[in-house]
Amino acid sequence: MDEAKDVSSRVPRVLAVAGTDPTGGAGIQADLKSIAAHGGYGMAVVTALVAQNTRGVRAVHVPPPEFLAAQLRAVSDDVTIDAVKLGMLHSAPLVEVVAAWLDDVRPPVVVLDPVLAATSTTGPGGGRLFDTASTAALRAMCSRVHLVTPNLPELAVLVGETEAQGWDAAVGQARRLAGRTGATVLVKGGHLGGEDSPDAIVRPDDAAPVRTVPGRRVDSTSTHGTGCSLSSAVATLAATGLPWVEALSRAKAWLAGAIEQGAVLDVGSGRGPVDHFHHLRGMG
Ligand SMILES: Nc1ncnc2c1ncn2[C@@H]1O[C@H](COP(=O)(O)OP(=O)(O)O)[C@@H](O)[C@H]1O
Ligand SMILES: Cc1ncc(COP(=O)(O)O)c(N)n1
Repeated sequence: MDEAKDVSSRVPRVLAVAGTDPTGGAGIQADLKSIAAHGGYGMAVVTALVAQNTRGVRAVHVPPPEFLAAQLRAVSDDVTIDAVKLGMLHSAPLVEVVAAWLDDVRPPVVVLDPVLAATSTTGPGGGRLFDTASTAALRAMCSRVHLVTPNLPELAVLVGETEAQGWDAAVGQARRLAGRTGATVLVKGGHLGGEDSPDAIVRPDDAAPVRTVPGRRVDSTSTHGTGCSLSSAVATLAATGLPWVEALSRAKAWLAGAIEQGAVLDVGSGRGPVDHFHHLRGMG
């Protein structure tokens, strides 16, 4: 399809497939804001309804897998999709529905944020958003996507190792994940302590250099939904034709400003949301 090849001259149509956050800071609400903040047209297929706020996860309601399939089909039967961002997939039956749909539709850009838990919050089950018995299905999903964006705990689960304690160890795990799955890995350093918050693009090809994008750590509690927002931004920028490293550099600079300005929103008493539209307020 020629139309799908060159998207740089028009607004990318980006589909988020994820769970909800009724306070608007994480999940599919954050995805839509991030897609819009990067000039995309956002669409949303909901995998699970999550009763959560800036303090924690209270309950999760999952519609039947057939209903997820119906939502996906309703979008792809009507709209040419330029990029897909996958977030909370909850458990193997939902992962399998998404996998079958991807095999059929083959969107040109697919980014997987392998969400396991609401890491910035706590709650019953530690804010768990993915069934621990379904890890094999999530690993298999990595082989179906172009980019996987794990934080350090997610990366450890995906490679079946203990959590990396430093950046070099994290990059080593990302290399193993990329090698095993064939996907490019965007490894995120937000969970490392210290002054820096680096991210890197690690390609499955052993000979390809690791491209680290350095970043300064912003001293802020407005970090709810950072992973969702970053992966949606990268998916949207990639759909305009930008290579991964360039998309990550731009998204990361934008996210640092969004974290820095998050407190201005004054939303909730826990870890608050980032300000996706800080650049429109003349504050960034
Ligand atoms: N305090 C911070 N200052 C600057 N960037 C941050 C901060 N916390 C997280 N990030 C960035 O936000 C993105 C999400 O990172 P991370 O927290 O590791 O993932 P997740 O939100 O999935 O747990 C990454 O680009 C990371 O570098
Ligand atoms: C539905 C949903 N998906 C993902 C997250 C991760 O958010 P965080 O970046 O705060 O860990 C979340 N809290 N809720």
